[in-house]
Amino acid sequence: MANQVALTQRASWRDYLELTKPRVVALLLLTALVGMALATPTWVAWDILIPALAGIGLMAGSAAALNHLVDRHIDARMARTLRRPLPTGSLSPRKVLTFAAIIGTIGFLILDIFVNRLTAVLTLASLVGYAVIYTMYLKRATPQNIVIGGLAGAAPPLLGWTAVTGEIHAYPLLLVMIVFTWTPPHFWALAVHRAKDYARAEIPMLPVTHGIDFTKTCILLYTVLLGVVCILPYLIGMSGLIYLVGVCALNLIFLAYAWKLKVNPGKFTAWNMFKFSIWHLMILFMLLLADHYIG
Ligand code: HEM
Ligand SMILES: CC(C)=CCC/C(C)=C/CC/C(C)=C/COP(=O)(O)OP(=O)(O)O
Repeated sequence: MANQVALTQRASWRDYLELTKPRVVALLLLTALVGMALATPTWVAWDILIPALAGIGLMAGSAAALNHLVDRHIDARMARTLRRPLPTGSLSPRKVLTFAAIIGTIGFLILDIFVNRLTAVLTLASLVGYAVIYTMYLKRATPQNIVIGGLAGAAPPLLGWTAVTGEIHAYPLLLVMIVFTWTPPHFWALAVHRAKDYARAEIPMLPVTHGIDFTKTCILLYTVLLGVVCILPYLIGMSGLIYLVGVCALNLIFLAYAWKLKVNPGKFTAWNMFKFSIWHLMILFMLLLADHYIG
């Protein structure tokens, strides 16, 4: 009996963790950390670093839980998402709303009390951008949903910077532009692979509304644009050669995927490009960090 209770509790904690999209939030936090590091020539003071990461992480997790709540009916219709805690019934909508409200409020208070109000307000705007503007409206309304909604996911480098300086600056806005331009190839590669899922759920993603071939052209064009945007930190003197050489290599690989996807795709090219997109962004931000401290 005791064992059974313990098992139930463990399973339910895993459900709550899943609501927060932990791997997505981990990468968001890396971009926020780099935003913080680039704002100072030395290492970020721990009394800012810890509350900033905790606050941004909790509010991003809250936004992700709200996305699960709002999307529970469409998630139940897609093979990729039907095993999530709400579609399976392991968590009720009320529990998810309470959880999202609690961690979101704690996150906001941590940022407001221990970091600064600008960061708290900008993080709240990102939460609303993702959970309300993207999830409740754009996702169901237009194939440009992820392009516009991408701004919320792109914000963390700016949030990291404002956490340290209390001000908005052109450097972190450039990092926001990089994540913003990266988002369409990241998501559309997955959407090409999962086009049938989105069609079944009647979500107007680009491959559903404009076809797979047109989406592949858009992926290719955004990948070229990303290559250009990624050079800007070097051109304005924000980053050095370590970053430049590394990011050019990353973008050449990304471009090779986009080209293959358009011209000569295999069954898993879109899926492989989606998986590489995550490595691409992670390594890009690690390069920025390496360049800042050893470049
Ligand atoms: C509007 C913007 C975005 C959309 C629509 C989007 C969409 C998605 C989707 C649908 C998945 C799930 C793939 C699956 O179930 O296997 C995913 C995975 C992922 N995304 Fe995004 N994404 C966006 C922005 C971002 C941003 C800004 C980041 C990080 C900086 C990010 C990082 C990740 C990571 C790490 C994964 C893998 C998660 C895992 O393995 O569980 N995404 N994305
Ligand atoms: C406060 C702050 C920084 C907010 C961050 C916003 C955030 C968590 C962005 C994640 C982007 C993402 C995973 C979108 C996919 O949603 P989807 O509904 O298209 O994908 P799904 O079908 O997998 O749920």
